Amino acid sequence: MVLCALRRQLLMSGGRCGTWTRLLQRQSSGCVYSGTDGFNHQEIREKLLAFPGGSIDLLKQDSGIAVLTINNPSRMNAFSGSMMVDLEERVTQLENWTDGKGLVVQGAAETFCSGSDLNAVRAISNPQDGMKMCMFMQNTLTRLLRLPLISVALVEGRALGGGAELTTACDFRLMASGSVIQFVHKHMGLVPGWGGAARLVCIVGSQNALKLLGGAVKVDPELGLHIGLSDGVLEAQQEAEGAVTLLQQAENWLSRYTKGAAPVIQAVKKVVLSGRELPLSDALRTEKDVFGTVWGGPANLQALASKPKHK
Ligand SMILES: CCCC(=O)SCCNC(=O)CCNC(=O)[C@H](O)C(C)(C)COP(=O)(O)OP(=O)(O)OC[C@H]1O[C@@H](n2cnc3c(N)ncnc32)[C@H](O)[C@@H]1OP(=O)(O)O
Repeated sequence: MVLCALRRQLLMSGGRCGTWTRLLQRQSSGCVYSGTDGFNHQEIREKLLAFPGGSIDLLKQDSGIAVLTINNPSRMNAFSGSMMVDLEERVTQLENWTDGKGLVVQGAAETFCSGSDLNAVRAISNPQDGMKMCMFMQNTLTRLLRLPLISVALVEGRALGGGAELTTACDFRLMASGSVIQFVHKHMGLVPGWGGAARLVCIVGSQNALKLLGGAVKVDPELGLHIGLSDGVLEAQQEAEGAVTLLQQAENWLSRYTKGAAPVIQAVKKVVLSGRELPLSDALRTEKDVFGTVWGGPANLQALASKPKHK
C-alpha cells in the first residue's frame, strides 16, 4: 500500500524516473543505496573483508531482547572491515527474528566503540573507496534503525567517531556514568559518513547537532540528558551478590517497552518509524495497514476477553 501511495504521489507530481525508482527501492529493501546509485554490494564487501579483526556477536534471548556486542577490545572496539560485514549479517538475522521485540547494542570490555579502525582508514583513504564504505555502513545502519525491534545503545566508556554515529542508529541511548559520546570527526578532518549527522539532527535538532559536530564536543551523561541525546543514566554497581550489571540494567529499562506480544511491539515500532520517515499521508496509510495486522489478532482478542480497566 505504501508503494502504491508513493507511486501515485510521484506520478501526479510528474516525478522523475530515478527518484521514483530510488524511493520504491528504499521502501522495499530498507536500504538507502542500490545498483542504481552505483553501489556494488559484492565489490565493497570483498574490499572490507581484506581488513579483518574483531567480531560482531549476537545473542537472541527467550525474553525477546537480543544483545549485539561490538567486539574488538584490543582496538577499543574499533570497526575493522570484516566487522562491518559481520554487522550487516547480524542485522539480516535480526530482520528475520519473528519473536524479537528489543535490542541492546553494547561494546565489549566496558567501552562502546572507537569508530572506524584507523588502520583500515589509512589503507582506503582515497575518496572513491571511502564513499563505498560509507554507503555500505549507511545501508546497514539504516536497516538497523528500521528493525521492527525497539533498540537501545548501552554506552560505557567511549563512543567516538563512527561509534558515536552507531549510537544514533538505535531508538534510545543509555549512558553509564563516566561515559562519553563524541563526534570526533572534525579532529580527523572528516564529517560523519555513516548517516550519523542526519540522524543526530533528528534526535537533538540542528542547533545542537551543529554544536556537537562543529566543536567535537565531549557529551557526558549530564549533557546527553540535557540535549536529549541520552534517555537515561546508569550507575555501575560494585560487584557483589545482588549487584545488577549495566547490561541487566539496560535490559530492565528496555523491558518496560517490550512487555507484551511480539507482533504488537513490532507494530508499535513500525507505526512510529513510518511517522518518523514518511510524509503524513503515506504514514497514515502505513498506520492503517499495520493496524490491520493486530486488529482481531490473538493479543487483541485476549485483551477484549479479559474486560480490562485501564486505571
Ligand atoms: C566515518 C567514521 C569516522 C571514524 O570513526 S574515524 C575514527 C575515530 N576514532 C578515533 O580517532 C579514535 C582514536 N583513538 C583514541 O582516541 C584513543 O585510542 C582512545 C579511544 C581515546 C583510547 O585511548 P587510551 O585509553 O589511551 O588507549 P590507547 O590509545 O592506548 O588505545 C588502545 C589500543 O586501541 C587502539 N585503537 C583505539 N582506537 C582505535 C581505532 N579507532 N582504530 C584502530 N586502533 C584503535 C590504539 O591504537 C591502541 O592500540 P595499541 O595498544 O597501540 O596497539
